[in-house]
This record gives sequence, C-alpha cells and structure tokens, in this order.
Amino acid sequence: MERESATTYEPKRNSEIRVFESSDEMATDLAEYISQISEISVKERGYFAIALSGGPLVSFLGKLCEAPYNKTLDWSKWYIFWSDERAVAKNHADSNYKLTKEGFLAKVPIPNGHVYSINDNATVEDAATGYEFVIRQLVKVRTIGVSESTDCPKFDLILLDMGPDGHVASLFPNHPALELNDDWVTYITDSPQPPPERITFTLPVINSASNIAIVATGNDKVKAVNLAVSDGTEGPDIPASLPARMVHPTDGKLVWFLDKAAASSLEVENGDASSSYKHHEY
Ligand SMILES: O=C1O[C@H](COP(=O)(O)O)[C@@H](O)[C@H](O)[C@H]1O
Repeated sequence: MERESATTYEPKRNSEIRVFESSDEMATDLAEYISQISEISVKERGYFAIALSGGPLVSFLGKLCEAPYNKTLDWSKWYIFWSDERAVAKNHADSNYKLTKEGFLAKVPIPNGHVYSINDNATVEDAATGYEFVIRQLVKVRTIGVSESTDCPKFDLILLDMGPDGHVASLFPNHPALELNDDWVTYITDSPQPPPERITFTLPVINSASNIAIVATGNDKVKAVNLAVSDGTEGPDIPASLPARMVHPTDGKLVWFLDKAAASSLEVENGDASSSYKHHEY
C-alpha cells in the first residue's frame, strides 16, 4: 500500500515508526495494516487471532467498519481477545470490552462465539486464570498460533495503546508484573490509574506475537514516546522498566503509529521533517 501521508522509518531489524499528519490518515493506514495482516493470517493459518486494547486506539478502528473492508475482510475467521481489561462490569464506562464493542465490534459481522472477552463476574485472580485457560485451549487447536521460540501464544496481531506513563495493556512502569515469565495472563490490584484491579497479558505473550502495533497520540505522550524509542543507554534518564520500551517482538514485527504531537520530540536524522526518525535498534 502507498502511504503518502506518513513519515516512515524503515526498520532496523524488526521495528518501524510511522508518523501521521492527521487522525484520518492514521486511521486509514491502521485499517490497511490490520487488513493486510488479517488476509495473510487467514491465508496461512485459516484464522486471524487479534488482541485489542482500550484507549484512543479504538477510535481509529472505525475505517475497518467501512468500505472496502466491511465487505472484503473475511470476518468469519476473526477471533477477538483483549490484551487487558479493567475489573468492572462489561457495561461500565471503564470497560475495554464496552469501548471496543461500541466502537468496533458492533459494526462488523464477527461471530459472537469468536469474541473472547474477560470474565467480569469473577475475582481478578480467577478471571486471569480463566482467560489463560481459554487461550491455552485455543493454542492447543491452533486457533491461536504458538511461538516456537517461547512456547507462548503467537497472536497474529496485538494492538496496544500506550498511556502517558509508558504503560501498555495493564503493565505499568516498575510494576512486578513486568517480570513475570511463566504466566501468560496475570492480574494486578494496584494499578496507578483507576480502576486499581485489572487483568493483563504478560510481556512474554505480547513479545511473542507475529505483529504488534503501538498507537500513541497527543501531547501527553511525547515524553513516553521519546523514552520508549530512544536508542540511549538505560539509566536514570531512560528507565529500563518502561513497559512500552520492553516491547521487543521475539520473531515478529513492531510498528508504532504516532501522530505529529506524540512524535514531536523524536530526533529527525538529517534535519528534514520528511526524513526518518531515529530510534533504538533491538
Ligand atoms: O488503562 C489503559 O490505558 C491504555 C491507554 O492509555 P490512555 O491514557 O491512552 O487511555 C490502554 O491501552 C489500555 O488498554 C487500558 O487498559
């Protein structure tokens, strides 16, 4: 696909940064990106297993509900998961399920049985255990792939929205959940942002995906974007435990979708605003 509107940094190894002039351009490119991954996954595996998140990224999924995608995509092969959920009822304003249902899922013909939401009627501990169990069953029958490198589920695509503090999914800076290596899904009860109780994919699961997209928009994301993609050495100024900086696909590919505001502190390599942005090499 031609992406005339985006400033793109072609990857050193397995990452790429795309910067957009407008929300509309970002939504158009994101829709094409998701569509292409969906088509490849269905062709190669027979399924498309995608994990969604909350945050502003959901508002960028609208183009998928319109022509041509609403007609051309094989929605019957889509399987929907969440990279994180808040411990609230599904009809609560804070629910990531509610956000994505209203903003996307209600507008496309994905079979209800393919939508794997997180239990809102259990303790967070039980909901996390139950969600991991469901994912394990789907890995066994290969509806979700498996990473040969990590033995973790290999989602075809995990869509993340980065918070202003650099959190992704419900993995927050300096939180012990960042160190979990054996669990696929975990829970926290002390989120620094409300609501405190949440269920989240762990980093090994995120990093095992075939494709990871991180969306960040707005002025309040400038610092976190800079820290997350900086090629500087980690230390007092660049925290090692910034979750977005810890997203390193094992065998897959990471694409950042940024608006100009969020990307405003990235260093342009040769001083030309249409040229590439520096970022760290994995
Ligand atoms: O709490 C959450 O926040 C992030 C995004 O943060 P925001 O400040 O940009 O809304 C979201 O990605 C995540 O799924 C969610 O649970």
